[in-house]
Parts: sequence; structure tokens; C-alpha cells
Amino acid sequence: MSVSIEIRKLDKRFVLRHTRSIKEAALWLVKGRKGDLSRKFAALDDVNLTVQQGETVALLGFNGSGKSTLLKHISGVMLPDAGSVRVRGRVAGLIEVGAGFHPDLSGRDNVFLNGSILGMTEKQIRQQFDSIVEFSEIGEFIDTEVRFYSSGMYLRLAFAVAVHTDPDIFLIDEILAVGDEPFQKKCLAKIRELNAAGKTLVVVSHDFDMVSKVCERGVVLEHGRIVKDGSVSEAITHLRAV
Ligand SMILES: Nc1ncnc2c1ncn2[C@@H]1O[C@H](COP(=O)(O)OP(=O)(O)OP(=O)(O)O)[C@@H](O)[C@H]1O
Repeated sequence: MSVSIEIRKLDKRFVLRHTRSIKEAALWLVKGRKGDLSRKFAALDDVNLTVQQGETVALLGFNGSGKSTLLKHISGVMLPDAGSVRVRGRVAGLIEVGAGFHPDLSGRDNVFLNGSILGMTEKQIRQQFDSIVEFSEIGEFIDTEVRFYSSGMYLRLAFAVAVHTDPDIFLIDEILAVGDEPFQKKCLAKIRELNAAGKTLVVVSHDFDMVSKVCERGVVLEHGRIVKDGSVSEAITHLRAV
């Protein structure tokens, strides 16, 4: 088995307070601009995580614990302040519905836009186009501008494109929740299929039932630190006991 994701000593800090009074700013200037005016906090604090190829990992934790931030570092849309994130192979998935979509373009054009952002060539997208549209069940709305899509329709098209990119690592953040039940079932079946084909899966969710069905390993975050790493049932028990 080979390593799929390797995260070492990952730190990410965000600004806690963006605004300050004129008095504070003046004092800061008078004192020779010493110190940092904007207070920061650690969204991720010394995170170490190794995921083997083919593993199914649930990132769990309460609101604001750093799950989505960690997922964004794995996808590469966010860069660490310190430490390293290494991934092997192509990463795709659903992190934010609508990301990589242009509202003024049709669903059809967005398939090409999103597919190319995810690393597909125009030829590959053309070859997969019918299958993408069929999976999304968008039907005749494929030529409608996506700003008129419902959130579920966005999800359908985004998920359909993502699974057709032949990813090695598939990331999913909560958003499956906006899909209706039949589509969620279809997505879960597709996710299992990807995993059976040896793909790595990382899921962020508060839906314990769903993650128990798809993931074997559970990693619990608390204030940006990993506090539990074990089987998904151990991780859920840990969270329920808090
Ligand atoms: N771009 C950003 N700028 C500033 N703060 C941010 C940014 N992104 C996230 N944060 C903060 O980092 C912390 C962790 O956020 P994150 O979205 O990773 O949490 P989460 O565990 O996914 O939460 P939830 O379960 O509510 O989705 C939160 O306090 C959040 O406000």
C-alpha cells in the first residue's frame, strides 16, 4: 500500500479581528508598529495525518474545529502557514458547491470550465460529456445559465463532473446534504464504486449515519488539533462522549 496523503506539522492561522479603533491604530504607529494589530487564532495547529491509498477517512468534529480548512489544504485551494501537505495523484471532489462554476455560463459550458479546472483535457470532457449529463439528471436544463439552478442542481452537475475526472483522491465536504434522497443514494453508490476501485476518500460530515456507511477510519478535530484517530465508530463514540 502506498501513501496517498501526508500532512506534517500543519499550521494555519486566521485573523480573528479585522477591525480596530483609530486609537489602537495610532498607538500602534506611535509605538513603532510593534506587534501584530490583527489578532490571529490557530484554525489548524500541528496537524499530522497519513492516509494510505484506498483508505476511507471521515473528518469529524464540532462547528469551527477546522475540518473544512483541513480539506481545503488537501485539495490545494489553501496553503499552510507552516508544515507540509503532500498528495499522490489527482485530487477532485466537492468542497464548495458552485466553486469552479461561472454563474453566467450554461451548464454545458460549465462542464467544460469545471472539467478543465479539475485537470481534464477538452477531448476527455467531450468524450465524457453525455455520461456527465446523464449522471447529473439535469436533462434539458444543461443549456440554462447555472445562476438559475437550484442548489441541488448545482450539486448534481458538480458531483457528476468531479466523479468523471478519474480522481485518485476524492474529497467531499458536507454538501451532499443539499441533494435529494435518490441523488444522495446515487452519490453514495458512486463513492463506494470509487473506493472499490482503490481510490482514497476523505469526507467531512456531521451525518454520523452516512459516514459510518462510507468510512472505516474516523479522525476527530478539536480547536484545530487531532484529538482522536481510530475506527469511525470509535471516533463517533469519542465525539458523543464530549
Ligand atoms: N478564510 C477564513 N478566514 C478567516 N477565518 C476562517 C476562514 N476559514 C475558516 N475560518 C475559521 O477557521 C475555523 C475553522 O473553520 P472550518 O470551516 O474549518 O470549521 P469546520 O470544522 O469545517 O466547521 P463546520 O462544522 O461549522 O463546517 C472557524 O473558526 C472559522 O471561522
